[in-house]
Order: sequence, then structure tokens, then C-alpha cells
Amino acid sequence: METELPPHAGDALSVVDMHTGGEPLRIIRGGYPETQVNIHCPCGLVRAFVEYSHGRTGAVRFLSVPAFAFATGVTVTVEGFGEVTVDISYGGAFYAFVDAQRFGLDVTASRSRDLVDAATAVTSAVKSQVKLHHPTSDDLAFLYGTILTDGKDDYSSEPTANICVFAEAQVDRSPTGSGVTARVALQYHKGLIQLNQRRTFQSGATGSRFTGKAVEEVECGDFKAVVVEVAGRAFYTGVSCFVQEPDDELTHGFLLK
Ligand SMILES: O=C(O)[C@H]1NCC[C@@H]1O
Repeated sequence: METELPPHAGDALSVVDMHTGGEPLRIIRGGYPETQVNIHCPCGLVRAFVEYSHGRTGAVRFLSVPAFAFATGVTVTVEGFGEVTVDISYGGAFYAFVDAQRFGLDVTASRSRDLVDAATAVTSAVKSQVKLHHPTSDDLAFLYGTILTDGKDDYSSEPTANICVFAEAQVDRSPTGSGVTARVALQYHKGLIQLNQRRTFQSGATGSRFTGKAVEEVECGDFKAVVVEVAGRAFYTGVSCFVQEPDDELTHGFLLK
């Protein structure tokens, strides 16, 4: 079976299995109070941490790859909507950000179909009119989706909602790991939040929540970037079991010529 990996796989938090054998929720080499899980995503190393106590997993968080605002206030011509001004930010994947109000929509109340149509039109406009660049890999230089927001980017202890429409017009059920990372990098770039100032992000689709904060300034090529910590809850939804038989000749991998 072939699987196409998303560049960031923020959802990998929900597949931090560390499980083997027939006993559910059993952790192998669980650390206390957190177990670190290094996830090698196409965008780079994402360090995840899972709370573990009395045989149960709890909250999870990850430290992102360097995240940066790529461009702000970029005007594109969007089919059916005319000129739309977007921000573009990278958090393991590139996203365009627009306040849903620009389309007369509300990320928590409008019909998903209308939100998806607007976001998809923006994605297609940005893809055809803006050339993206990633300092470390050409493979990462593509727009993964558009995130419509409630426009509440100024710091507040109240949650801010967004809806992420990514890949082939898919709607994320969470506020989006790589999307929250990109949004925090954008807010930090604009001076709207400080280092270690935590915000809560809510999915316009389901109401599920993540928190996000910039924890460290780093460089990514010419971009001033930040490492972002995203935290939330994850639940087991399935178990995969891999085995290695001693006489499997390909078990250590192979190279294609
Ligand atoms: O949370 C994430 O980063 C993933 N979920 C949808 C878009 C990404 O693949």
C-alpha cells in the first residue's frame, strides 16, 4: 500500500501509539511525567511529548520545525471573489490566512460548503499567483491549504477560531497542528504575541482546541523563525502492529538504483 504523507502530519500526535501486543494503552519505555516521541515528518523532526501516568496517556504537545511568516498583505485575484489580501505563513506546511469575514462568512457558524468553496478558491489563486520558497527544501515550497480565521489575532485569553481547508479541499477536524504553528509564527511576526505567551485555538469545524505559543527564536535561511509548541489531547483510534521476522532479507531496507 502506498501512503502519501502530508508535510507535517500534526495529526501524528493522535497516532503516538508506542503500543505493542494485545493490551490497549500499554506504553513501551514510557517516560515519567512525559514520554518523548521523535516524529520524522517530511518537513523535518517534530519532537512530541506525551504525558504518561498510571499506564494512561494524557496531554500531548509538540515542538515544531522552524516556523516563519513568508509574506504578509499579499493581494491575489480570487475567482468569484475578486481581489483578496492574504498572509502566507509556514509551520511545517505553507498556508494562506484570511479572515472569513472577507467572504461574509463566520468560521464557527457558516455552512462548511461555503467555507470550503471560499478557502479552495483562495488556495488556487495563491498557488497560481505566488511563488513560494523554503530555505531548506524545494519539496516543501508549495501551498498546502488556506486557513480562514475569525480575525481575532490580537492577543486575548479567549480562544480564536479557524478552519483549515487543506490538500484536496479536506477540512481538518482539529485547529491543525501545522496550521496553528504557522498562525502563531504569523502573530509573533506581527508583534501580536510575545515569546511564551500562550493562545488557545479552536476548530471552527468541531470546536476542538489546541494551545500554541512561540517558545524560541531561530533562523531558517533568511527568515526570522520561531519554534512553536502546540498542545492538546489525543486519543487512541486504532493500533498497528509491525513485526520483523529474522529471515526477512529486506528487513533492514534497500536502495533503488
Ligand atoms: O494538523 C496537521 O498539521 C495536519 N492535519 C491536516 C493538515 C495537516 O496534514
